[in-house]
Amino acid sequence: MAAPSPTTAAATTHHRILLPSPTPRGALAPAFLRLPLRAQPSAHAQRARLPAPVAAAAPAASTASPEAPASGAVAGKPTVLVAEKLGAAGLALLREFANVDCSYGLSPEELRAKISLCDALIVRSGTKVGRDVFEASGGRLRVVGRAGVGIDNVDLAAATEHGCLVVNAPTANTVAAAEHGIALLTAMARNIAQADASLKAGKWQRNKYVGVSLVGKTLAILGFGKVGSEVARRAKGLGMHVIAHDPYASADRARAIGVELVSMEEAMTTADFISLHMPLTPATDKMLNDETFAKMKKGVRIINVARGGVIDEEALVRALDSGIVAQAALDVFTKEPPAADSKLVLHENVTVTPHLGASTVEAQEGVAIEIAEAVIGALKGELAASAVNAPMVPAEVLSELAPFVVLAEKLGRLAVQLVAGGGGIKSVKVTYASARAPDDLDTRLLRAMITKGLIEPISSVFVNLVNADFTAKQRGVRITEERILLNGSPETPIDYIQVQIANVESKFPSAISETGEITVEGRVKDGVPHLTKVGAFQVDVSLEGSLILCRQVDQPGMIGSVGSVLGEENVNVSFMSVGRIAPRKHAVMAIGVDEEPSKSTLTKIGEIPAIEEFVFLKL
Ligand SMILES: NC(=O)c1ccc[n+]([C@@H]2O[C@H](COP(=O)([O-])OP(=O)(O)OC[C@H]3O[C@@H](n4cnc5c(N)ncnc54)[C@H](O)[C@@H]3O)[C@@H](O)[C@H]2O)c1
Ligand SMILES: O=C(O)[C@H](O)COP(=O)(O)O
Repeated sequence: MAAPSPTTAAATTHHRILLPSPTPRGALAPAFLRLPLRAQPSAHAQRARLPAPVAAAAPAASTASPEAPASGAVAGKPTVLVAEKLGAAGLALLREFANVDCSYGLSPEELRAKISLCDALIVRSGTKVGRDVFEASGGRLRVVGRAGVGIDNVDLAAATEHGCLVVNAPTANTVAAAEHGIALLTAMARNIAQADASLKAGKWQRNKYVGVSLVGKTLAILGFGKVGSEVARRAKGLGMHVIAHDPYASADRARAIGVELVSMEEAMTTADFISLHMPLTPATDKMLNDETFAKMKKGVRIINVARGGVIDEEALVRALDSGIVAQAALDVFTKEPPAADSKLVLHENVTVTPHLGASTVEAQEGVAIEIAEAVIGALKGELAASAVNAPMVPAEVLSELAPFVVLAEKLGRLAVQLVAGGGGIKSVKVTYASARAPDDLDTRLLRAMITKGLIEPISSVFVNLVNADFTAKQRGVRITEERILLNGSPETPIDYIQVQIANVESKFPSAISETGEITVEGRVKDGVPHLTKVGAFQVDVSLEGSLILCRQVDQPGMIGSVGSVLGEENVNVSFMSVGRIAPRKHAVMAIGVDEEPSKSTLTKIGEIPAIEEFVFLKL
């Protein structure tokens, strides 16, 4: 364990410069792909310059495969294997450019056998594209296209290791998913599925299937993103009172469609219906559980078209059996397909569909076109806006900026995980302190990395250099940049980076600085990114593994107390630092851990008497 080493601010004299706002997406993408980053490069600029990333991010167009598998294959064209049903318009686009092999329902063995003959593979959620597939491709597979949003079925790490670009189709099925949510909501309220099955079984049970009305009822939407906001619009048309809980969504955008953003507590306790639209992340995993069901109004009804894992399914069965939850309507399951004897699926108060949210003719045509264009672009060597695992820039040009790029993303990840409440993120300020001249440090890559860190942990969107500014704008987040010019040697590109989120509450109130923003600041030390400030507290902890932040009364024995709780559970402390306002007053302890502590360990830390608040953050 390292000794505490509070950091002092390195700035000597300096002045501040506001950097111009990011270029809108339409202008940025093509220009960026063609141009170097600076108009007037200097020696330092040369080192930090990013060439057009396309060629390195995605491979150039393929040469013909002599053994292309599709019958009638044309020499000189790449081969695309379409492994799940794809809309005709997308197939037509693909056929103009490539040999297309539509082989649906392949077994894993058949897929492995074919893949070494293919330059690209297109799937939906039904095909597992694991490490075995990339290994079996023998290096030929260069693009995987996911015809939809979620890439849970694609091993991204293996894809990246094998130099294979993964692209998705993030927008074309949004409306279909929202419509399916509304279909489940109305079908559940009026017992459509159960009544249909009863009548087909020869029964006429009018009293048994009396439903509930929707008008005037409160619908709480959890996750006010693309799908959630479309559900909200539609539910308002049904006369429902719509509220939403999303700690990161913009309250103004919600208000614009007549939706109030509320706390999780308020959503849980006031809703008659709860509809789930958040991504599955470590923070949303089993977000509905025994504890949250216990807070709900008796007789609440739940709709899930997001991901099965956001509900603890066993807890939901208990809540249905006890009557807390009157009904549930589910399109998605922790394991798909669910077991044939699943208590949840067979429950008489549960309506189920087999992950049909995106399955409309129109959505599948849209998705097919979106993914065909992305795959063709990637095969041509262009960087698609929907690239999921594209490197921001090739490794060789990152030599100098590399640790700052990592620092930027990690500061974004930390800052967003500190946000709480229902107000949403509107304004993020990034400050770069550097001794380099303003034209000698291009911050676009750093800004994109901060955006990636801010957005990826909380959404189903993947951020790359092409879509970063657009994605922030689309979510109503304004990112402003400021430079502090330091006196000193311009050898180091950046002295520190500070990320501030304004007008939000924090899960860890000590992260709010004197001026009212969530503030995290970091530096690169010996090539390793470090967190050096949280709120008003100076700390020094290397940004590796995960992090626990505790605020405590500054007194002897605190490091030992927390260290022993972690030690009891075999959680290895990699780094520890304490920053304090003044001796024996308040202090913030930043603890780097290699393993994720269990909930009970975190509870024990919170129960240490002098600990006033704490938070666990994934880096
Ligand atoms: N059933 C289907 O066929 C189908 C189709 C499309 C999308 N989906 C799923 O729907 C979900 C939403 O998709 P989207 O495109 O709207 O994504 P999105 O990224 O646009 O929106 C997700 C929203 O969830 C919010 N969020 C994150 N963490 C949260 C938390 N802890 N509490 C509350 N809100 C939180 C984010 O801020 C964001 O606004 C995803 O899980 C996606 O995989 C399912
Ligand atoms: O992630 C998605 O896009 C949806 O869950 C739909 O998946 P699907 O394409 O397999 O229907």
